[in-house]
Amino acid sequence: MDDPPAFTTLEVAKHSSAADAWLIIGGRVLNISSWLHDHPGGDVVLLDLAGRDATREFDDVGHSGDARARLDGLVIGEVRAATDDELRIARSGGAAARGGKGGGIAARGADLAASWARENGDALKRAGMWGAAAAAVVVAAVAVQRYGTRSYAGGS
Ligand code: HEM
Repeated sequence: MDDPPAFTTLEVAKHSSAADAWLIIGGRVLNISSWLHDHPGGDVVLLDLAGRDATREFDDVGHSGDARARLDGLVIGEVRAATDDELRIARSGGAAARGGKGGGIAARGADLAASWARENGDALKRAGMWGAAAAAVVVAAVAVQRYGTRSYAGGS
């Protein structure tokens, strides 16, 4: 038999809207979009968790055997670990990582690094400007001392 489809948490994270909502429960990936409005616990809790692992929340509620049977019918595959390449793309802030809550964390890390570099660049530029201004003041002072006063004295 073929292996069931396997999705990374990065992939699952892209499915976090009502029209396209996935959940991970117990290592299995569920597509809940067609059913979430029928959930006896309401669609809000499910939408809050869409795109993420909801195993703990599902277990905490103490769902019945009925609920577990219903869950089985929504399974579309399993979770697999992301490869190094996939993590690299997510960390570099690729569009793939921006899709959802979970995957966005990696992208946010990259964004933070980029903005740190931007701010640091500005600070360095500012330091450079102040350095140039300070040097100009020193040159002006020396110039006044050497030539300014002499020409003044010479002129009178
Ligand atoms: C796809 C996964 C889920 C299925 C198939 C499912 C199914 C059900 C079913 C059949 C019930 C009725 C009571 C029972 O039979 O246990 C129920 C109740 C409930 N579910 Fe879920 N559920 C799922 C995920 C979740 C998640 C992730 C939460 C998050 C907190 C949640 C929160 C609740 C709550 C709070 C109730 C109680 C509603 C009440 O009795 O007032 N469910 N669920």
